[in-house]
Amino acid sequence: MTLALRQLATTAADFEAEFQRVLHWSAETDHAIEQRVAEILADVQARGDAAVLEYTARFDGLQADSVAALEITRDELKAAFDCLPAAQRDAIEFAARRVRSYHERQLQACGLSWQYRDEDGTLLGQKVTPLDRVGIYVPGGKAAYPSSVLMNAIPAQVAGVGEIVMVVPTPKGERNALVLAAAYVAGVHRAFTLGGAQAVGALAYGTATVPAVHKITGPGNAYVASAKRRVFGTVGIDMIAGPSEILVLADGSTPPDWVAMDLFSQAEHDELAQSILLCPDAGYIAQVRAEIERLLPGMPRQDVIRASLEGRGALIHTRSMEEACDISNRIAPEHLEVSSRDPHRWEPLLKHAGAIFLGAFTSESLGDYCAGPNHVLPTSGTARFSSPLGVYDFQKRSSLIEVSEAGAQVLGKVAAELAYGEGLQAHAQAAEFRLKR
Ligand SMILES: NC(=O)c1ccc[n+]([C@@H]2O[C@H](COP(=O)([O-])OP(=O)(O)OC[C@H]3O[C@@H](n4cnc5c(N)ncnc54)[C@H](O)[C@@H]3O)[C@@H](O)[C@H]2O)c1
Ligand SMILES: N[C@H](CO)Cc1c[nH]c[nH+]1
Ligand SMILES: [Zn+2]
Repeated sequence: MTLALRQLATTAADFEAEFQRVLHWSAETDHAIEQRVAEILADVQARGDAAVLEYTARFDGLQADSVAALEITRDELKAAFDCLPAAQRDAIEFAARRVRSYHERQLQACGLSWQYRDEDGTLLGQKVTPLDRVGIYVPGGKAAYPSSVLMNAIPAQVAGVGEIVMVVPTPKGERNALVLAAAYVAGVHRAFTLGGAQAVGALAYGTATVPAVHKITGPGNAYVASAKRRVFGTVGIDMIAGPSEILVLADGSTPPDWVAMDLFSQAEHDELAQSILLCPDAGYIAQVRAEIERLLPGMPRQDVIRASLEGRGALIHTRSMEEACDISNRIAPEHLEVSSRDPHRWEPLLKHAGAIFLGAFTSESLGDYCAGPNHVLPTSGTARFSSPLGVYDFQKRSSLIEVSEAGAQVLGKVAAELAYGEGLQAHAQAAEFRLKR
């Protein structure tokens, strides 16, 4: 069966309209989901553990007498790790080491306190402190994601978070050994087999058994996304991560089957995932298309890949690589592969993307697992204004000010002047009382 994969050319008269159709898919608010999530959250807030147990039985098919019975102990996490085949243990530890080392550098580069003294000896600075307790949501409804455990828990651990509480749904009670093992390696303190809006509600409001956290991070389906949006304010959240996206910007020098498989790699996540190729070489686009047709029937998740490519994918023939960079900036994809012989020529032109993968050997999937940078990234064009999950998401900043006596003379006059201008006499006099008379 041929694939109804959109092919667009930027020279075509109707390009802009077609392009908008590709772009302007949005996660339309599904009112049924919104309503259900609002009800679940209100119920969890009101009835705590009892509500959490009922929803876990209803949506995950997991019956338990108490929420305490859904907690996985550190000993169980360790046992899961110890029982893994050596190759899987080594892979988790290798990935964890690289993710940790990347985030440790991030901490050094932008996560430390700093201060200085001005010419009057006044001390000014920023004090960075880790969050006391965070909740990490690890998706588990349709597939298990041990890599997402590492990507959430390790930056939290590197930031120095006091307590990391993981929730992961286990449909019908089936626990994934790799998820548990990753939680052990990544230093998760407490773990519960809970998912969906009820897990988000339990973390946000706290129950008799699940501790209330200060921030919830991690990806999830529409129920999780809606719940995170609703509890924002009561707790912090990292972002609302939508379906996965990949945009490959190709100059035609990478083997076309590599590019075809990279497009599949994100399409296989979800029917709503988006895979786009931008290339100035029409002949190369035809080769990639042929590889897509050839490889698709051999893919276990070919139905999902097909739905994603047909619904949201596109192969776009641009006039030049420069134009491809412009279009990529408009899309602001979650993952951007610069599949070029000369990636550093194009990188300076690329402004908006969650993660930029340079060169033919940098398959996006390496970033999903073990390159080191975080795989929780802004989607749906939000890379225009937001960043990957990082150590900074698990920290907060306080300003530090220590005014010297000399500084109080200078600042006091200015502050009083401005305070009288605002009609705030107490502010003005608090500054003036410290002036030498
Ligand atoms: N951006 C990333 O880094 C990243 C990483 C991994 C996964 N993901 C994405 O996360 C998502 C995971 O989704 P998932 O469904 O597999 O797992 P999930 O854990 O997000 O959702 C499962 C939960 O959804 C709830 N739910 C399901 N049907 C419901 C219903 N009818 N009513 C109320 N609640 C219901 C249940 O409580 C269940 O526990 C996928 O879209 C995947 O692509 C993203
Ligand atoms: N590509 C996903 C983020 O968009 C992350 C992931 C986990 N496992 C495989 N991939
Ligand atoms: Zn992926």
